[in-house]
Parts: sequence; C-alpha cells; structure tokens
Amino acid sequence: MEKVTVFGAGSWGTALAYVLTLNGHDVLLWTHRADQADELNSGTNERYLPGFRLPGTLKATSDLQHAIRHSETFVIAVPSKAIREVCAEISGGMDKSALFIHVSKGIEPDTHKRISEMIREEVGTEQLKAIVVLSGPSHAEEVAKEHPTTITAASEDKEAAKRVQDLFMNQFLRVYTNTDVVGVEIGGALKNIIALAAGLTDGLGYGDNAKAALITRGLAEIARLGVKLGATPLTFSGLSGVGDLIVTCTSPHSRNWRAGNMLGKGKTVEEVEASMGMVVEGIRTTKAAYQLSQKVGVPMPITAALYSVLFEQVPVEKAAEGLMDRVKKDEMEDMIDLL
Ligand SMILES: NC(=O)C1=CN([C@@H]2O[C@H](COP(=O)(O)OP(=O)(O)OC[C@H]3O[C@@H](n4cnc5c(N)ncnc54)[C@H](OP(=O)(O)O)[C@@H]3O)[C@@H](O)[C@H]2O)C=CC1
Ligand SMILES: O=C(CO)COP(=O)(O)O
Repeated sequence: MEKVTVFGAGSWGTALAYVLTLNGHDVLLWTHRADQADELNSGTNERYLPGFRLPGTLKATSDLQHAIRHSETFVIAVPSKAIREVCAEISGGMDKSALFIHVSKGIEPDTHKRISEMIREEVGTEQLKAIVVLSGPSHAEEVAKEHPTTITAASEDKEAAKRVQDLFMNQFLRVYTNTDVVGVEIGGALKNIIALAAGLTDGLGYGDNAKAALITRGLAEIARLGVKLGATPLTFSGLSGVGDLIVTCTSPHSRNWRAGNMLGKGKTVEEVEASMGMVVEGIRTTKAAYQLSQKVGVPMPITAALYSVLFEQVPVEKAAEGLMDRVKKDEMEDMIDLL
C-alpha cells in the first residue's frame, strides 16, 4: 500500500483516484474548490462523473498543504492550461521530493511546450524524483465502470515507469511501459485535434469514409510532427497514438468529438466552449500544433484546416473542400522521416 495524492478532481482525476483506491492505496484527492471537496467526501462528483459512487475510503481535500504533505507520489490531473499554475503552487509548498505522474493531454500555445517540459520549468530539479506520463485510450466514464482499458506509462526513467505500472495496474486496467516520452505526449495531445475534426465531419453528416480518412491521414501528420520533435515512429502505432485516436474520434464520450460535432451542426466556438462545462483540450492544442508545424516546417493540412475554422472564421464546408482540393500527392510523400 502506498500513499498517493491526486491533484484535480475532474472526470479523469476522480476516476484515477478510484482506481488507486481499489488497488489498496491510501489516496487523497485534491480539488481547488472547498464545496467540491465536501461533495467528494459525501461520495459523489455529479458534475464530472454523474451517477458514480466514490468509495468511503477515498478522501478529498481542498487544503493544498495537506495534499502535498500526504504523499511523495503526485498524480497531476488538471487541464493543460492549469498545469503551470498548479505545479508552481505545489512546488512552493514541498519540503521533500516527489514522483510526478501527469495525465494531461495538450501543448502550450506560443511556447509549444509539452506537459512534462512545463512541469520541469515549474518544479525544482531537486523536488522531482521523476516524471511519468500516463496516456492512452481511456474515457474516465468507462474506467469508473471498471470496463477493460489499456494505457501506457512513459518515462525516461524506466524504473519510475514500472512503479507507475505497478500502482495502477489491476484486472480492468492494463498498463504498459514506454520510454518515448515525446511520442506519448505528442500522440496524446494531437489526437484531440483530429477528434474535433472527426466530430465536425460527423456533424456535417459526411459519414464513415471521411472519418476513416481523418484518422489515417491525421495519424500521418501527428507522426510527422512527432518524429521531427524526436519521437520514435513506432510509438504512434501504439496505445497513445492510434489507440487514443480511435477512441476519441469514434466515441460520444469524447468532449473533443462532441465539441466538433456541435461546430459541424452550426454552433460557434464560443457557444461550444460555454456549453461543454468540461475541458476541450483540442481547441488550444490546434493553435499550438499549427504554430509549431509552421515553425519546424512540417506539413499538417488537417490541423491547418481546423485552425482556419477555429481561429480565422473560415466556414467548415470551405475548410473541408480545401483539404480535398489540395495538390495531388503520393500517399507516402512527406513520410520519409518515419522510415
Ligand atoms: N476525462 C477523460 O476521460 C480523460 C482526460 N484526460 C486528460 O486529463 C486532463 C484533465 O481532464 P479532465 O479530468 O477530463 O477534465 P475536467 O474538465 O473533467 O476537469 C478539470 C478539473 O481540473 C480543475 N481545474 C481547472 N483549472 C484548475 C486550476 N487552475 N487549479 C486547480 N484545478 C483546476 C477543474 O476544477 P473546476 O471544476 O473548478 O473547473 C476540474 O476539477 C485533460 O488534459 C484531459 O485531456 C486524459 C485521459 C482521459
Ligand atoms: O483522452 C481521452 C480518452 O483517452 C478523453 O478525450 P476527451 O478529452 O475528448 O473526452
């Protein structure tokens, strides 16, 4: 039995705290809202996991110092836009080092930093035992129902990745390890762009051919960018690559797919964001990935088309037409770096 603190009590933080509690660990779930801590301690999280009953052994707090002191194993489960703020606050309150496990999927616009890079910038080297990213096809709603799920724990520190595998693995959650942090983080972040686009084409009524095209060509452009940034090509055919692409592009559980679907049915970006009530990482990541693709000179036509819809008010039908009208190509063109 280990002591673990989960920071962030949205759908994923709550589901992972549940898994760790089931696995026999002493888990403290931190939320920045005192009213939510009270609700969690009474056994529910209605906004983020409606109908789900938390076990009585899973405790919650909104006291950050209490949460930091509870353990030396931290699971960071807040949206990417809150990573810097939350990690800086945690770092400011730490008096011993800790293992940081992050589960967020995003890239920061303008700096183009991955989550583990932001954590390293906010937490002192002497405070970090290691950083592990936990990623893969895993809707919180299904994990909370104990449905079979597979994910990967990636770290440059193999022993740390194995420790995370041991912490989370059980009969319904199978955890693999990987050493390709860049590939796992890029795959997890960029699949949200393609999921938004898949929701959008579903909203337009384009059907399955269009979705298969988005998943396949989306994977090609994600891998192209990832390899340029130092990822191992094979990682993109794994759980955090094609696995997460499939689950997010095809499931109504996906907030990114749902947001895209609303856009395809004519809602504005502002209307979609206001109505979701949960994080839609793909919008921010589209901006970051578009900027990054321009900076490093990697063609990412789907990302560019979505960027034009989200940030340049290009009508969705026009963006889709633009994708189909592009110059004729060989399927494997621009893929040479992946060999
Ligand atoms: N849900 C899922 O199935 C999965 C999600 N992920 C990833 O995990 C990350 C978290 O997602 P998820 O749990 O779904 O998100 P949710 O939108 O469900 O919840 C976000 C949580 O973070 C809290 N939060 C937001 N900003 C801050 C802040 N500045 N300080 C402290 N807490 C904050 C929110 O609090 P408040 O209620 O006050 O807004 C809320 O509790 C995302 O990057 C997502 O892509 C990864 C795999 C699966
Ligand atoms: O990352 C996820 C599943 O692996 C969750 O995706 P959404 O954020 O689109 O719901």
